[in-house]
Amino acid sequence: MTEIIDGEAVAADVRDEVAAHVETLSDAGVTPGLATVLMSDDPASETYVSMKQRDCEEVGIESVHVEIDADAPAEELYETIDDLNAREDVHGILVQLPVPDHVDKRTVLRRIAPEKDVDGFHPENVGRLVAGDARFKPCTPHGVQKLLDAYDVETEGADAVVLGRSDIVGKPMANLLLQKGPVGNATTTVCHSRTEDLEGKLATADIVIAAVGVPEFVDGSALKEGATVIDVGINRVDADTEKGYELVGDVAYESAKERAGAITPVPGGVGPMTRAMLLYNTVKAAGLQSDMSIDLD
Ligand SMILES: Nc1nc2c(c(=O)[nH]1)N[C@@H](CN(C=O)c1ccc(C(=O)N[C@@H](CCC(=O)O)C(=O)O)cc1)CN2
Repeated sequence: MTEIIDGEAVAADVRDEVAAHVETLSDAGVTPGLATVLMSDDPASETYVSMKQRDCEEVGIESVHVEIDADAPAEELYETIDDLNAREDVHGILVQLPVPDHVDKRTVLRRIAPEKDVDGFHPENVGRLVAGDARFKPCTPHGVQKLLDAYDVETEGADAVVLGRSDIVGKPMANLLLQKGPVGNATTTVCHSRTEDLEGKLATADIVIAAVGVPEFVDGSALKEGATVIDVGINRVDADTEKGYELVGDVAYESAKERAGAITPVPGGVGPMTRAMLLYNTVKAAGLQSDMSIDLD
């Protein structure tokens, strides 16, 4: 029987733990604060940001939201970040990606104070992650680790294939799986658009993490029998539904379910975990900024 990995349920557990930490911090006079910055007209980005604000409210994190016109000069975003860096009530800052083409993403990510970089994308935090001394693990890969742990998926010595080499998911995911320690020690292969013999690599993978952003890129027939499949893709595909689209993963769910030992659905798999780990990073940031250690791991 294929196990369906329930991201909503694991995320709810994380939110409960986060809420308890928020209470501890609040008792000590610190209310964790998260600033979300949206500079985009992309409906998916708008949805994610409003979900993040709702999550904050649920666990008692103060949320500050800044919206910047997508056509505004890039300087407006940079100055907003400077203002948020200076605010004592803001412990975490997240600029929703992607930003418009005229904005330099690298400048944005470097401008956020590393101690408030709850995405873990600042070069200082990337370096710390790679060195095995993470301050903030990027939310999606950290969420995937939590799912693997919650469902007792053995990573030690497993052959893991990460599809995609993005800075948000692929690269940090591979790093985490490689590292010594819990939910690590995997033999990890990162595959991308120039990879040769992708079929061969997938056919022997015990764990497949798909993060390419292409609907149903992986067919079930490509998988090893019993593999664990973590689908990071959340693609909006035109459909005759109320919203005019449906959400489809990077893995063809029905065919993959036939073959996988465990699989995440889309929606309800990795997405809720991305949001839950953002809350966790925010309480961790608030703890670090007030000399109180918060550790969920
Ligand atoms: N600054 C960042 N920008 C982006 C990140 C990120 O980690 N930091 N990741 C992605 C998207 N993302 C986070 O913002 C994200 C994607 C999906 C979900 C989610 O909850 N998905 C739900 C379905 C939601 C829907 O109905 O559309 C699910 O999968 O069940 C949360 C966050 C890009 N940008």
